[in-house]
Amino acid sequence: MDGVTGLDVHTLGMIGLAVGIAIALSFSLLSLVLRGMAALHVWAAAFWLLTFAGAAQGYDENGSFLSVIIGSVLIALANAAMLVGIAMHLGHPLRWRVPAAVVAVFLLIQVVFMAWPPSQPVESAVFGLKSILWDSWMVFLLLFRAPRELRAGSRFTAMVFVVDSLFYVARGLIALHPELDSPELASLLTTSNYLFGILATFLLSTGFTLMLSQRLVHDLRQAAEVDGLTGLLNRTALLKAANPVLLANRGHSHAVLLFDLDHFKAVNDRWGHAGGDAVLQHFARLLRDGGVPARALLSRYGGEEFMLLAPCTSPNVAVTLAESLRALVERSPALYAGEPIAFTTSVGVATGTGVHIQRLIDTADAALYQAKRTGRDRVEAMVSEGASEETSPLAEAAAGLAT
Ligand SMILES: Nc1nc2c(ncn2[C@@H]2O[C@H](COP(=O)(O)OP(=O)(O)OP(=O)(O)O)[C@@H](O)[C@H]2O)c(=O)[nH]1
Repeated sequence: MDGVTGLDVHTLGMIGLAVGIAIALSFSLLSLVLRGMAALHVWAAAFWLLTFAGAAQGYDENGSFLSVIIGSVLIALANAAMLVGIAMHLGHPLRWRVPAAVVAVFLLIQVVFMAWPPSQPVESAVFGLKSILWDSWMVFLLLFRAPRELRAGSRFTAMVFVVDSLFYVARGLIALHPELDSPELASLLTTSNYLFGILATFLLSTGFTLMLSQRLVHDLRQAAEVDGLTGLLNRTALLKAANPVLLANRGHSHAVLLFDLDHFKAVNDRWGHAGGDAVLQHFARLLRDGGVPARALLSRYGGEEFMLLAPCTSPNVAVTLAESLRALVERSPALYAGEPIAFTTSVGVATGTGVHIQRLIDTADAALYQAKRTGRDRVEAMVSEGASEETSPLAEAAAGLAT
């Protein structure tokens, strides 16, 4: 029995094994459901390796050559798998070669230590350093390579690795002071090793789960709000984003520019659907890079129709912007299968102060119709007049449109 916890090492080992199996099993089941997440498969494998390592070491407490080597190999592979999984998840894939080389070096050291046992402080320092190396590598990736949308989960996971490193530093420092050696301290260290191992594994699984959840939420939001072909906002997302912008700038003149590619059906007929898609992507890039104001919201409004909402924009500035974008499109053919596809766009511009977003869009649509009717590849502008924002909130109009 251990004096601190009242639990003996066998019981702690069994608890550790049960927790390890539960975590590894839940990650394996999750990876069956979330098939597209490659990192999840690697992490599931890492947790199984950790669990088997614990079982191998616990099975043979006296540390025979085979159990020590097997245990070390499994732990080293688990560390490598966690690292590679983290790198994959953060979008900075690592070659297995690099962590595999680190695993090989430490295994070699382990074999040397078994043949020529070093002093206790040297052994503790080397194995402490090994753990700190893996932990620091993972902390570096988690803190400095995580994209913004994955930062919270990555920081939590990094914190677990930092605490893990601190634990090894503390153990190393104790080992460097043989005067502290006593049966009570040895028993306390063994117990804390088990308890800390169980806690760290559990917290790591929580960190990885957080990172996976953040990735899922981000991907779902992207799918719901971003047009897959052009990467621009879709219509619903634009209307949702427009509300706060327009409400925050009541009393200013706002502009809506509605673009519709001319004779786009002919582009599809001549170049096929893939050629048409390439033109749509090229057009989106031209709009994005064509000098639209920083606060403007750009969206693919429908098939070959795009909308730009420019807050706080006067009629003159709106028409100048529309004309410069139209001219840019006219002189910038898309490239498809090595050949240029020339195309043009008509633009309807609506400006208004204190007007519903819906009314602005309707007016821009009328102006666009006019541009099409009068020859295409041109800009038509109209001033929008309508019910004030006070009588019928923008939110209402946008919500109605979004449905
Ligand atoms: N390649 C491709 N074509 C699309 C997509 N969405 C809509 N279209 C095509 O866009 C074309 C729109 O044709 P129309 O509405 O007749 O308009 P248009 O040929 O551009 O003629 P005008 O607008 O009057 O100048 C149709 O052929 C649609 O199939 C898309 O995502 N990819």
